[in-house]
Amino acid sequence: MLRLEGVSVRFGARAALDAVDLEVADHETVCVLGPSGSGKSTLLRVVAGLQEASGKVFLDGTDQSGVPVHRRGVGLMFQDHQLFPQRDVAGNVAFGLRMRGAGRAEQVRRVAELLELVGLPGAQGRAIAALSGGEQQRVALARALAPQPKLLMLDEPLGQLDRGLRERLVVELRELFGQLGTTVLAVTHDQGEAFALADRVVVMREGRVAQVGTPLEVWQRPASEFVARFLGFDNVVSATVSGEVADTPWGKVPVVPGALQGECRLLVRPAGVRLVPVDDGLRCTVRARTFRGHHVAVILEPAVGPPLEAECPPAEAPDAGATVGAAFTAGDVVLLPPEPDRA
Ligand SMILES: Nc1ncnc2c1ncn2[C@@H]1O[C@H](COP(=O)(O)OP(=O)(O)OP(=O)(O)O)[C@@H](O)[C@H]1O
Repeated sequence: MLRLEGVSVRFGARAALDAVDLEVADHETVCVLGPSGSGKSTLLRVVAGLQEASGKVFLDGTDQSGVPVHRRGVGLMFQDHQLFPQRDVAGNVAFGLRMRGAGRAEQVRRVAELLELVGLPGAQGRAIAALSGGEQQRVALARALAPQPKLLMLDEPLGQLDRGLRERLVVELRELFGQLGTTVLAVTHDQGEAFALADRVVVMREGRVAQVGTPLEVWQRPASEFVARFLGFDNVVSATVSGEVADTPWGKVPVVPGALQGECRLLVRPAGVRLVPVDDGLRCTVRARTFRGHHVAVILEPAVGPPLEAECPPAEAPDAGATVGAAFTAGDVVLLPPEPDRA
């Protein structure tokens, strides 16, 4: 459905996008994830035709060079909704249909259908200002879907909503896109949102693609230290692997059979740090605990090496100040390639 080949955008000396290749299949939801300034919005703007770029953009196999925004058949929904405050809900949802020259009866029918779809049946006559943030988000979505775009693009679609609402809407959006068979390219800096919504995620770093994969692949096997840290994994140290053991500042850490040998960076996911009796592991003092719902994140200060985060069931989390042992599970140890020189 969408293919980018060597797309670059420069603002002065700075590359906002640097030779980006990307494919989005029909009916697929792809989320672009990355820190602020990594080029996510620029990528969407290039696909929409709002930003000049070198390289090629193909939609449905057709080169989009010189094709203006309104002929690309893409739907756009931005963070701040950009609804027309002076029009009612129906007037907003019908906007793209009017632009396409749809007749009055078709507009009325489609608006009713779409409002039903996004969970706002009968809201046609309501004023935009009288809607909650979540309701406005639904109206913006209905408006973007109304012209049946080939590709729907969402820029921080749930950005301003509170967490509970976001979590609910992510589930609804995923169901809705599945039901409609919509192809979606979404941008977010929130990894939870991206992982819940996407079939595949693209992690961006300084205008380049740092990793592409299913949420599970990226979560289980971050391709680099950058991706690992972006996902919130901070248990990363230098290591030397020999056989099924890595030598690290925390002592010996087991690795899976067949692991690459020699020097590397090594990540232990917090789930792979087990708390054991002091004499059975690396001696640590519990520095802090943070309740995360289904688990507690425990920050340990080891006798040797940098701080270590462990994940514990709430009932088993030790108190701050306690002395515990830490042991490592090979299945949660990830060997990361050395960071490429980006100078
Ligand atoms: N019109 C512009 N003129 C100059 N520089 C720009 C322009 N638009 C974007 N940039 C720069 O390009 C880089 C990428 O910006 P972009 O908005 O794509 O990042 P982003 O990943 O979407 O960030 P955020 O998450 O903060 O929205 C940034 O360094 C930004 O400052």
